[in-house]
Parts: sequence; C-alpha cells; structure tokens
Amino acid sequence: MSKHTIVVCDHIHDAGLQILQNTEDVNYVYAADVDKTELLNIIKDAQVAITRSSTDVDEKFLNAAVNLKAVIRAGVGYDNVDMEGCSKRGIIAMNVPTANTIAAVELTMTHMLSCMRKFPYAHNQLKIDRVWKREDWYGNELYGKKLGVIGFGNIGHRVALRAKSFEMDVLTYDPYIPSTKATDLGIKYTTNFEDILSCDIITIHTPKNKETINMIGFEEIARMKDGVVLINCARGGLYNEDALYENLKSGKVAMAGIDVFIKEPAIDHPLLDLPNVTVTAHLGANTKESQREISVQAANNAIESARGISYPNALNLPIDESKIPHFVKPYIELTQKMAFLLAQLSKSEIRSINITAEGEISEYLDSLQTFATVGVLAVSCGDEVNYVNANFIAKEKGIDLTNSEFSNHSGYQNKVSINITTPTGVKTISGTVFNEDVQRIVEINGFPLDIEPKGKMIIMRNHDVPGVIGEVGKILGNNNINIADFRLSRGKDGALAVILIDEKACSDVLKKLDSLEAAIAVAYAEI
Ligand SMILES: NC(=O)C1=CN([C@@H]2O[C@H](COP(=O)(O)OP(=O)(O)OC[C@H]3O[C@@H](n4cnc5c(N)ncnc54)[C@H](O)[C@@H]3O)[C@@H](O)[C@H]2O)C=CC1
Ligand SMILES: O=C(O)C(=O)COP(=O)(O)O
Repeated sequence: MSKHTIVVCDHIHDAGLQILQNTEDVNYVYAADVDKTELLNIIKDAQVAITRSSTDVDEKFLNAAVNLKAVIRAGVGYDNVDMEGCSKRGIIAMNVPTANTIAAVELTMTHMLSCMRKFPYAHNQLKIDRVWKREDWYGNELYGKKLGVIGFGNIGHRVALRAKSFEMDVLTYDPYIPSTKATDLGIKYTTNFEDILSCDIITIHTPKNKETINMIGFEEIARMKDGVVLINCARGGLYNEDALYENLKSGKVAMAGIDVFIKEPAIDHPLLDLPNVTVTAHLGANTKESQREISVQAANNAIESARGISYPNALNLPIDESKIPHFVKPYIELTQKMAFLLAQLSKSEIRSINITAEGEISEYLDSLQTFATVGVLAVSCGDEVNYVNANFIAKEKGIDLTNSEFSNHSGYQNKVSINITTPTGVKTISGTVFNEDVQRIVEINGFPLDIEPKGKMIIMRNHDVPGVIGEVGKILGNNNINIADFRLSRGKDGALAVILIDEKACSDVLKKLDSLEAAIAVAYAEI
C-alpha cells in the first residue's frame, strides 16, 4: 500500500497524533521539535503539512516542500501562510477556524480583568516579593465602562457578550457584517471608527492583513481618552508596537494586555520592560479543550486531503462547494469538460480564454472561469494544473482570462459558453444542463448540437455534400472502430459531425478521414 506522508511541524495535542499514528495509509513524521532549518529537509517528503503559528509557510518552506499538496494551519489566523505561494504551486491551504474560539475569548477577558486590577503585579508582590501592601493596588472596574470591540467575528462577538454580562457598555466596529448581527445581541454597532477611539477599553479581533496592520497607530491613540486600556489577543502589529510602547510609557495608555507580537518568540521585546502591561506568550489558543479539538480536526482533515477526498475549510479554492446552490455544481463540471474538449480541438497556442453565461449561472462567472482554465490547461499541463494554480499558470503562459454576462438571450434558462483564441481564430463551445443534472453541449463553433460531454469522439468539419457519412463509416469500419452515435449539424458554411466511437482513433485513421474530399478539419478528443 502506498502511504501518504503527513509532517506535523508544530506541537499539537496527542489526540490528533494518535489518529495519524493509527491510520494505515499514513506515514506520519513528528517534526515539532526539530529546528526550522532541519524542518526544510524533512518537509520535502510531505504530501500534507500540519502547522501552527510557530512555523512560517513562506517561500523557503514552500520551495523545500516539493511534494506538498495541502497545508493545514491548525488554528484560525493564516497570516503566516504565503497564500499566493501556495496557490501558485497548487497547494491547498486550510485552517481549523472555530475550535479555539472560546480559548481566545477567555484569554481576552483574562487580560481585560488583569489590566483593570493590575493582577500580575499585585500577585507578584505578594508571591515573589512577600510584600503585603494593599494600598498599592487600587484597580478599576469593568462595570459601566465603554468597551470598543474591533472585529465582530467568532471571537469578537463572544467577547462582546461576556463583557455585557459584566454590565459594560459595548460597541462594535466591523464594516463587513450586517449591523443586526450586533444589535440583535444587544451590542451597539458603529461604522464610525472615532466612536471606538472614544471607548475606555478597546479590544481587537480582526485577521492580520494589509487593511488591519497598524489599524491603531500614533494618530489613533492620540485621539483616545487619557488612561485608555488596550487589549490585543489577535495578532502583533494590529496596534503599531512603537505607538503602543511610547504611549504606555507616557501613561496616555494606562494598561495594555498583550498576547501576540509582531516577531515571536518575543523574549526581548521592549514592551516586556514596561510596568503597565500584562503579557502572555501567544497563549490565546492554549487550552487543553481547544488544542484537543484542533488536533483531532487537523489530523482528520490532513488524512482526507492526503487521500484527495476533501479539503475542509480550504482557503484558496475558487469556490466553496458546500456553499453554492445545487444547480451550480453540474455547470462547474460541464464547463471544465467543455473547456477540455475545446482545447483538444484547437491543438495550438492559446492566447485567451473567455467565458460568457446567461441566466442565474452568470453570478458564478469568476468561479466558472477557473474551472474552464483548468480544463483548457489540462490538455497541455496534465495533472500539474488544479483549481488553485490554474490562473497563475495561465498568467505565466500569457493567456488572457476574461468573462462577461451574455448580452443576448438565446432562450436557455442557463447557458455557459467558452471562447478560446488561437493564432488561427476563435473557437467556441456552449452547454447547458437540463432537468437539474443532464449536461449537454449545445453548440460547437457555431453549429447547434445536442451531445453528452462524455467519451471518445471524432469531430469533423466537412462540406455538406452527399456521401460523407458513408465514407466515414467505411473508414472507421475498416479500422475496427465501432460508431456509438453520429450527430450531424448543418450550417451555412458546411456541416459538423460529432462521431462517438467505442475505441480510440489513431492518427492514421484521422489522416484517412482528413484526406476525404469533403473534409475541412478532423480532430479527435476524449472527455
Ligand atoms: N491569540 C491567539 O492565540 C488567537 C488569535 N486569533 C486571531 O484572532 C483573529 C480573529 O479570529 P476569529 O474571530 O475567529 O475570526 P473571524 O473571521 O470569525 O472574525 C474576524 C472578524 O474581523 C472582521 N474584520 C475584518 N477586517 C476588519 C476591519 N478592517 N475592521 C473591522 N473588522 C474587520 C471580519 O468581518 C470578521 O467579522 C484571527 O484572525 C487570529 O489572527 C485567533 C485565535 C487564537
Ligand atoms: O488560531 C490562531 O489564530 C492563533 O493565533 C493560535 O495560534 P497557535 O495555533 O496557538 O500557534
């Protein structure tokens, strides 16, 4: 039995390791304790890698991981994964998005309470210094304070709910949610960032990306209340670290609760020297409950993806098949098959792939474009091309990708057409789906047809003169090729025959057909 190699790059709970160990077709390699240079050597055999935030899936990692098909970020944030690099190489990236939510929520509340009561300092004075000085430790209450929550996703909204139970006045800023998601929970919603800056305590729960890096900097802090408290259990760099340091030093920011740093491990970070921060070493996800669940999910997902069965929570697929309406799926398949067929008929350099659609299916043009590109490129690139790298490969080859909605309606409820441009002209194919899942090609190069996109076929353009069908039948019969179906379409420029055959037609047979006086062009294709 051939085994799939799964490399575990960071510490995950034993429960997941057990699953990997007990799976017969998995060869699992535990590399959490090796240094990252040695990991580059180990990762070259991996089909699937499991990582946490301690392993950067960057250019170096990806260049070394020559057999990698999938990478699983065993947690939420994937800012340490070079998503474009993965896509270019056809690697599917996945995360485990909700298993550590509660752990991160509770650590956020811990930092908030610790900051308000200066808990670690009070604790250390008694425990380490053995000093009993109650007058040193007057804190503040959460009760009645205004809390600003930036990012109202899985973690942010739960932090808001818990803060409400402390009878805080909670306000959220998240332009990507409907306001009712917050207001239905009794949380105030704002699209004005200034409202957040006017809060007593601010906590951030967004992903780290171009838009959110330095979301809070010198200018934003300057507009905050004196004595504001800032919490960051999301990612280092969402609050500008220099601005945070300077303003904690001056006392403008009274306290900060920080779990994450731009560069980790952060054992020499200047923030650690300040007396008004509570810090943890990126422990947001570190509860036994959450790590057990993440590890089990990551292991199962790694096995599924190594076997090519499914890619749960894939982050770089063109479409999330679990979220699309039922009617779209057969169009996805049909588009890829039609593109594959058309590229076989063209047999020349492809300069552009254009997709058009009419009906409700036109809402999915961008995704269909990717599937068409996979179909076209599969003819020349074989299984090197897949849904995540197709657009990159097309770009590298200088193929122009475009799509648009049909301006004219042809009467079909839904129809997809693919046009490919080659040095000799434009080739077209169109298809539709009847009765929910009956896929049909309804046109090739302007000739109306009704054929199933399946099987071995000869496609022949010929002058519309008597005797062609007989001559074709004779050549195929003489070469022991059985005709399964013969579809003929007539147009003003001649005829097009699609001949479905039981055996593959070799180039010799195609040459004989091409030499018929009536023949204009002959091609063989297989779907
Ligand atoms: N410290 C730790 O160990 C952990 C840290 N995290 C971090 O927390 C982040 C949030 O996690 P979840 O809540 O699970 O993610 P999520 O995806 O459920 O929520 C993120 C929210 O941020 C919002 N958002 C995005 N851009 C925004 C912007 N510019 N302004 C305001 N809101 C914006 C989104 O609309 C979304 O509602 C993760 O991306 C990860 O980096 C997550 C788990 C543990
Ligand atoms: O899930 C996340 O985004 C986290 O930050 C947790 O990271 P970790 O898996 O603990 O390295």
